[in-house]
This record gives sequence, C-alpha cells and structure tokens, in this order.
Amino acid sequence: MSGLLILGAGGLGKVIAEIAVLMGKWERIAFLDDRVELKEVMGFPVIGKLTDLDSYIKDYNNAFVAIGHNHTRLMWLQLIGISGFIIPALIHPLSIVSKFSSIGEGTAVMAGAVINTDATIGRGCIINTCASIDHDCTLEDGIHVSPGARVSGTVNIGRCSWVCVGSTIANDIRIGSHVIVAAGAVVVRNVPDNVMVAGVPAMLKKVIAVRN
Ligand SMILES: CC(=O)SCCNC(=O)CCNC(=O)[C@H](O)C(C)(C)COP(=O)(O)OP(=O)(O)OC[C@H]1O[C@@H](n2cnc3c(N)ncnc32)[C@H](O)[C@@H]1OP(=O)(O)O
Repeated sequence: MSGLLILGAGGLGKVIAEIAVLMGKWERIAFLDDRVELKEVMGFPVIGKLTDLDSYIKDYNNAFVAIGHNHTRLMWLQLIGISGFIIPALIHPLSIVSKFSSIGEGTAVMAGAVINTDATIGRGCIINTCASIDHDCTLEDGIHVSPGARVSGTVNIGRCSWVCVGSTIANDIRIGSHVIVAAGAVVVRNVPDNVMVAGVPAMLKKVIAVRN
C-alpha cells in the first residue's frame, strides 16, 4: 500500500478521490490545490500547492492530475512524471473496460463508462460518467469525453480534444486535435484540427486559437 497525491481538489478531484477509495490501492490520499484556504476535502487533507509537489514524493509515491483543462492537465502530467511519481490510471469499478483495450497512465474512467474491445486510450484522458468508447477507437493524449457522450467504433480523436456532454460521433470518423465537439452534437463527417463543431449534423462553428 502507498500514498496517492491528487492535483486539484475541485469537482473532478473529488470524483477521482472517490474512485481511488473504491480501488482500495492506497493507504493515504491527499490533495494539492492552489487555494491556500482549502485545508480538507471529503475528509482528505489538502497539504499544499501544486508547485509543492516534489516535497511529498516520499509519503505519496503515486500522483494523479485532476485538472479539467486538457492542455493544463497534460502539462502537470509531464511534471509529475519528471518528479518521479508513479502515475496510475483511475478506473471506477463500475465501469466496463475491455481486457483487450489499453488505458494510458493518468487517465480516469468514471462510473458507468464503457471502453470496448481494442480501443486505445492515451495518457491524461478523462472518460467521464456513462460515456462510451467503442471498438477499435484510438484516443490520443489529454482528451476529455464528457458524460453520456457516445463514440462509435473505429473513431480516431486527436490530442487535447473535448467531446462535450451528450454528443455522438458516428463510426469511422477522424476528429482532429484541439477540437471541441459541442454538447449534443452529432458528428457524421471528419473534423479538422483546432475547430469547434456543433449541431445535428455537426457543423463548423468557429476556429479555436491553440495555446501550446
Ligand atoms: C462532470 C462534468 O460536468 S464534465 C463537463 C461537461 N460539460 C460539457 O460537456 C460542456 C458543454 N458545453 C458546451 O457544449 C458549450 O456550448 C461549449 C463549451 C461548446 C461552448 O463553447 P464556447 O467556446 O463558449 O462557444 P460559444 O458560446 O462561443 O458559441 C459559438 C457558437 O456555437 C453555438 N453553440 C455553442 N454550443 C452549442 C451547442 N451545444 N449546440 C449548438 N450550438 C452551440 C453558439 O450558440 C454560438 O453560435 P453563434 O455563433 O451562431 O451565436
């Protein structure tokens, strides 16, 4: 048994802490958060700011980044790796994850999510509550698939894209990097990098300026 440090004590951090408790792998769980007034969340201590990371590696050898912004999450994921933390995947016991799929380090799979056969999920992704990722999909790093979104078979999604709540992606589609698929959209054609699409069928709404 060992310790788990969760970076970010907001809504996502709380869900991650609950999954960690259910997984039963860590004897100590604590948060780091930049809100210095925050001392405790869900009975777990908030022991410092994100930049304090390195001082805690002896007591908490595992770390997980619970930051919603995709690009920022990947940046911190890289930093915890450099600091030498073990980076687990956090998988809710009431999700369904095919044993023929692969889940990258630092990725969270929430309650009710389904990841089907031969899907490949990158590092630092969030597969949120009741989202489904079907067979043969490839999701690159830093992707967030929000609650109830449906990703059909053989879909490829590029780095740091956000598939918003309740959207649907038809099979054999390629979604670019840094894309936002708006809530409720139905994507039936390939989507290029750096755009937001919305509606049924999903149409281009705007170009996104990417911060790298
Ligand atoms: C556990 C959790 O809570 S996880 C978090 C879950 N949350 C989500 O999934 C977020 C859902 N939010 C959305 O879908 C939002 O609409 C966002 C994030 C896509 C909006 O992004 P923004 O960059 O703020 O878009 P913006 O407001 O500039 O809208 C641009 C255009 O798209 C339209 N638009 C925005 N969202 C949608 C939508 N879901 N469907 C149709 N059109 C939309 C706007 O009306 C606007 O149209 P216009 O140019 O004709 O006026």
